[in-house]
Amino acid sequence: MKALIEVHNLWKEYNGKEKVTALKGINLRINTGEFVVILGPSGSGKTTLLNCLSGVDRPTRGTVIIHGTDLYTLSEEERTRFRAENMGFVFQFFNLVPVLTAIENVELPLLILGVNRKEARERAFEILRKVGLAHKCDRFPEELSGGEKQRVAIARAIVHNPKVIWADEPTGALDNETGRMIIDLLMEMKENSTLVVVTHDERIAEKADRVIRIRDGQIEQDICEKAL
Ligand SMILES: Nc1ncnc2c1ncn2[C@@H]1O[C@H](COP(=O)(O)OP(=O)(O)OP(=O)(O)O)[C@@H](O)[C@H]1O
Repeated sequence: MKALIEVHNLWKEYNGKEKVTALKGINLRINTGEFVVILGPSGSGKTTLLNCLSGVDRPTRGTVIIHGTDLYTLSEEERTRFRAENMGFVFQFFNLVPVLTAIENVELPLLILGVNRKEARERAFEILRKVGLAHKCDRFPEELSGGEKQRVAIARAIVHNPKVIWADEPTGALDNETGRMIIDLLMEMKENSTLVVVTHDERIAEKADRVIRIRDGQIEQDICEKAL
């Protein structure tokens, strides 16, 4: 299978009061459609890795190639556009826009990509229906439960059919049962997208195609369940 994401010798140093080397030469290939979980103890570099892979934070050294595009050779503006077209994001604390309703939050990525208002509204509604929230599409985020907010966030992440969905601790703010439902929903909704989830939660790992364990900025273990 062709790799969607190729990572070569990725290093990240933070130069604050003291220098921290958060990533130490990561090499990685992730295939189209894979569901990958990145596990590791607190401070091991998981969020740093996700941020570097998704074009949010420039690595100190190394390359990240997604669907043939070398992310950090792009200008800031080109990279923002590339992310908007090809990626969806799910966060621990949902990151919905509080002054927009559920459906307005979901249509936002489409409007940013220049889809016309009518089509954006229809597509956003259809995705909200699929995540079971058609009846709450006019609610504001503060009028929704945590699990409902995360369902809106998933709808927003997938509405433009991204090549890759990045999720950073997507169940971290939810109870166990709701968290399980959110992972099942992500798996159901991802379709052909590649899904990369960063988590502490070993139970999410049981559902993944592949589990990558990070320790101290390096890959400690990389197990592809489907290959077992
Ligand atoms: N902006 C920053 N400036 C300085 N050091 C940072 C910064 N962000 C992260 N670090 C350090 O880099 C290392 C990796 O942090 P990172 O957040 O990637 O870990 P993590 O595995 O995601 O942790 P957690 O599970 O607790 O979120 C840690 O030592 C952290 O203190």
